[in-house]
Amino acid sequence: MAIIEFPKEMKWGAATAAYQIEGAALEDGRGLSIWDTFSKTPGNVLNGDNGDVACDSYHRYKEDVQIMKELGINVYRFSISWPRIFPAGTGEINQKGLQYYHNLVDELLENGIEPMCTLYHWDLPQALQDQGGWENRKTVDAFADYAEQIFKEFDGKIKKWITINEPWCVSFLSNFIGIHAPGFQNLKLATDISHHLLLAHGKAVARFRDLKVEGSIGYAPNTEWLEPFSSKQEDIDACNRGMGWFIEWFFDPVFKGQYPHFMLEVFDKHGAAPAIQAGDMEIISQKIDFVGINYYTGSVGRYKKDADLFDLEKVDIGYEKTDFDWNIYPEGFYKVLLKIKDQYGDIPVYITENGACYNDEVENGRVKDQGRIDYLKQHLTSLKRAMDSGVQIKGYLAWSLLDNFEWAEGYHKRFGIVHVDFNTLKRTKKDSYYWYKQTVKNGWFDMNY
Ligand SMILES: N=NNCCOCCOc1ccc(-c2cn(C[C@@H]3NC[C@@H](O)[C@H]3O)nn2)cc1
Repeated sequence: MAIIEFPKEMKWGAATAAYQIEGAALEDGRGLSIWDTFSKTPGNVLNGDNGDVACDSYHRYKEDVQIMKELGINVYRFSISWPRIFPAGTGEINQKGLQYYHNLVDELLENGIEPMCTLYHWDLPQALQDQGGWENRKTVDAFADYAEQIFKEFDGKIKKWITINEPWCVSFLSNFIGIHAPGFQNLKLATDISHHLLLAHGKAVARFRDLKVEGSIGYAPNTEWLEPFSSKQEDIDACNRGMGWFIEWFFDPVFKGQYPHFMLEVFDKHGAAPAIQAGDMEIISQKIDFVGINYYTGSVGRYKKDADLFDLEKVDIGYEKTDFDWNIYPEGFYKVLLKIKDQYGDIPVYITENGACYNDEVENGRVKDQGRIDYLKQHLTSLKRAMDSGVQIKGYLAWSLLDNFEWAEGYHKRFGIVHVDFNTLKRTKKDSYYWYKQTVKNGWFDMNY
């Protein structure tokens, strides 16, 4: 027996995001987002997939809530589509958009499931992108106004709020690496956007406090672990720079009120230090109630001059990989959580995303996704190790409830514990759904079963 047991008060949930599951992209007054534009630009998304229909959760949310209820989870993380509320990004409000989210939240509450709402999960209104998007500081204020509208509308119904999901993906993956929307490749643009995202986060938190909204608020940075290939200082330093890109760059401003000097040095060397105005860091660093941590994978890295921005080369040392070709590295999850506790203190933590891509299909009405079960076992064990080390874990939300639109990979990469047939939209609970259901019910699992 190898029992891994969790505290009774721990929250168990699942996570999704608007553009990835809703569909109804042109329905009920929704405005276009940058992902509507990006996905319909040939070559950007595998197989030319887009979010026009997705999982059709806009129409099937009641079915999805019943799937959650049977799963036994007590929290569900979803995101609100900004262009469904403000089709032009600002100005006129789309009442049908608000009504959809009231319907969803009411359905969740009626079924004993707590809503956790992400305000920004990458679907910027295209109208704002046309005015410069996140590079334009006016978008920061537009986000604060959007957030205020949602706070006022749902105060008392929604009590767990996340401002920005994975600001690293929104800034660097989307504006420097360029594989996500809007698809630019400019480091200075990306660092300015990373600053504006943190500013937007801070302004939304300020509105939340001013309005005295009931509940708690945080943000959800994505993390990865980089293990030095050797004990050579150059390997250690290279990995610290690589991790600093995800962790210190997005945590230090919020928790310490300044950017990490070792990262500023790197960006400055490339003429890409962000434009910071007086007062910005005070806005960014006001207190938050929790941090959402997204973790998927880690790698081994070593120093190699000019290998990338950080003179860092990732080394394949033969770890098992998921169908996304990401290392399965649960030790990194444990180490990331300890690093965050050690560097930023005892902030309450929700694991707002953790999961694996396995593309198992339905055979005779069943999806045998043992790889995903093994991944969840290993990473939940790392979570328990972190908890036993003093990390204040408040909840764990699996990514994802449903197979969905995995951005540039389209529908080809499946992260769900529920299979979706994207031709018929039929939902099929995978073996991992039943395993997770039992784990949520028991509050423990046996590594050997
Ligand atoms: N590390 N250096 N990379 C340099 C080269 O990167 C090339 C590719 O990079 C990445 C990095 C990260 C991701 C990613 C995807 N998800 C899953 C989503 N999370 C939010 C939710 O919507 C999920 O769908 N999380 N992260 C993709 C690609």
